[in-house]
Amino acid sequence: MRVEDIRSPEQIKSMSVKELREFATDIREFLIRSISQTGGHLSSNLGIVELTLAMHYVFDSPTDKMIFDVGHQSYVHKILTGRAHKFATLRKKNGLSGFQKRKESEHDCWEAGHSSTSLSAGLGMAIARDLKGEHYEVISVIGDGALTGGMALEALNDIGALHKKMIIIFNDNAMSISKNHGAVEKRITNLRSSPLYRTVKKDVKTNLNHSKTGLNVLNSLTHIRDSLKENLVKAPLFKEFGLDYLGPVDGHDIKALIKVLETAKEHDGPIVVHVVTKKGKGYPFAEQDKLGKWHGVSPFDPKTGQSLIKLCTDELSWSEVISKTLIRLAFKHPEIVAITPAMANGSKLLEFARLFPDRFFDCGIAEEHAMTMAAGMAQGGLHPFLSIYSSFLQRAYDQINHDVARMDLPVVIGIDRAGLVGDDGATHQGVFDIAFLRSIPNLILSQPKDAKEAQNLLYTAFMTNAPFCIRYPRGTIPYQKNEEFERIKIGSWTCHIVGMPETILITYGPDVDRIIQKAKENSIGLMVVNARFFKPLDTKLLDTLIKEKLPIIIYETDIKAGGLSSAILEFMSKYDERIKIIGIGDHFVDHGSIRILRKEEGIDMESVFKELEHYEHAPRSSSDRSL
Ligand SMILES: Cc1ncc(C[n+]2csc(CCOP(=O)(O)OP(=O)(O)O)c2C)c(N)n1
Ligand SMILES: CC(=O)[C@@H](O)[C@H](O)COP(=O)(O)O
Ligand SMILES: [Mg+2]
Repeated sequence: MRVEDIRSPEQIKSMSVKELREFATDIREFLIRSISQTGGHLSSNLGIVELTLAMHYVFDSPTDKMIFDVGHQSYVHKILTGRAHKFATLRKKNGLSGFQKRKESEHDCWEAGHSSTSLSAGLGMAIARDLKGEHYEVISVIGDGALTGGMALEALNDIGALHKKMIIIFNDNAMSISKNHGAVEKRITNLRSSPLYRTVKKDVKTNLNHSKTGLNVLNSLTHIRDSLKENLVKAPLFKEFGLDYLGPVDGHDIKALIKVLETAKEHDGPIVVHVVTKKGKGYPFAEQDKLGKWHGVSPFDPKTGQSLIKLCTDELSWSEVISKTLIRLAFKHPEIVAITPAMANGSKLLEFARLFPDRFFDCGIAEEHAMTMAAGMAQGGLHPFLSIYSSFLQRAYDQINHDVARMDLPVVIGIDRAGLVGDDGATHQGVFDIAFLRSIPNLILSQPKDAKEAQNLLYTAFMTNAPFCIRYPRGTIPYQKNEEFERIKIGSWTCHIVGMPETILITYGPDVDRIIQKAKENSIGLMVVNARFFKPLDTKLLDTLIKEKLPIIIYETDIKAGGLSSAILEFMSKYDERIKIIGIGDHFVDHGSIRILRKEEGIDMESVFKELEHYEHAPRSSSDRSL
């Protein structure tokens, strides 16, 4: 059967192990051919081909629920559930999503994009199933990278306590996007190589090899099960959470996988199946990659592995501009350190890591921890740079508020992939950070319009003793190294006049120069304001602009609600006497009785009625009276 022709997972259930192996080879060829044309997540999918085949062979989707953590490795699941013929549309408008997507297929019971949600989601479904008296399997597939995320560890804690029947397939390829880090990884390494488990593995293999093919595998597994059961309690890491464990199993041996999954299916309560896979399996460039360059790829030539996207030679990605500048500053300032929550390659921090190995920290997929650790480093006298994608920063909202901003600690936060990111879709669009950060006291929140301003803003951030966020988008910009750094006045905007302005346009980021250019080309009189700080605003300039009595357009490339326009409109309300906003100002509120605090903050009844008194004596317009 051609990969493109598969319409249902039922079609693989009649295949022999030999046919499944051949089909795995076809799927790999299909993935390489297809992703080389569209771009997408290559390595993780190449690594999970046999495992996904075995899952669909043993379980019955969509009745049984399959949850792929992050979802970037769900391409084979998509193929087996009848979506191969749509792969040319992968990550394109109205095409296939790069992750599991409920509206795409009944086989996608869950959606993600952010890491480490699969165990909580699986437990939730298992609870729902049991309370409703229903019968199906819940299978969460989680990678060793995703297992470093706090949510996954929180879920294990609860799964061990509630003891619901669910299967956790631990897809262990010793890689996050790049090499996996942390104590969990070390513990797994021990687990993989422990003599006990090697013996069990050999035992499993020997027995499986002697057993018959087909579904009647359980009898032949009795010996293995007994030997595994003896060792279940001794499996480190998972044992601590009270979870039973099977493995490790060779994740490219379909026969062994089918049998171990059959065993797990029979098991009562939660069980971990440890599957060892090779990221990038079957494509040498991807297999050898330790830096994560083949994790997510743009279109490439499958023969040479060369990218088909040609970059302008004088352009660099925004991340590279920031990291080059960081390196320059780090040479002069030994207190500068860099942190990434598992995104060293995407954030372009590999060169920093090479130059300053002792000052570089990849803390795993742990945005919350990364933020609080940065706060601790700042408290200890370092000046950390935490690079974090805008959408993943959502995870660290409490930490940026509670630990960094509240203590007013000098952490520089590089908010990468700010704005629309395109291909990855709804889970990854970095469009909320202005709105969710703007309300946090003490934070400085900025975005450069070009590479020159990016370098100066980063310099300014390190010259400032306060939490300082610089956001920058995906994509590239013309780059020239600034010979000298210039310190930018915090909260200052710039104005650019084209012709005789008839309108004021306030915007930010790379669109500032694009607008100026287009206005010039079309001889449009315009005052373009580069609002390079969202917090604090340039209130002096705003006062001047408002007096110009020209129409004002606020052009945002992020979510409108709560963003720059909200900030400006809040400020402008002071020009309309009929509107008075009462609320807590831009600061943290210390302890005290609620009564005293409300009085101090001007949010008690007395303050409200004082305002009303003021309005009672104010002259009213006729339109007011008609109300
Ligand atoms: C909260 C969050 N942080 C970071 C990422 C980026 N990210 C996507 S996949 C991935 C690595 C996952 O590693 P693993 O779970 O081992 O899967 P593998 O790719 O090795 O199969 C990372 C860091 C993310 N999706 N979500
Ligand atoms: C699945 C995931 O979260 C990452 O792999 C993400 O797709 C990386 O995005 P960039 O390609 O912008 O680095
Ligand atoms: Mg992994």
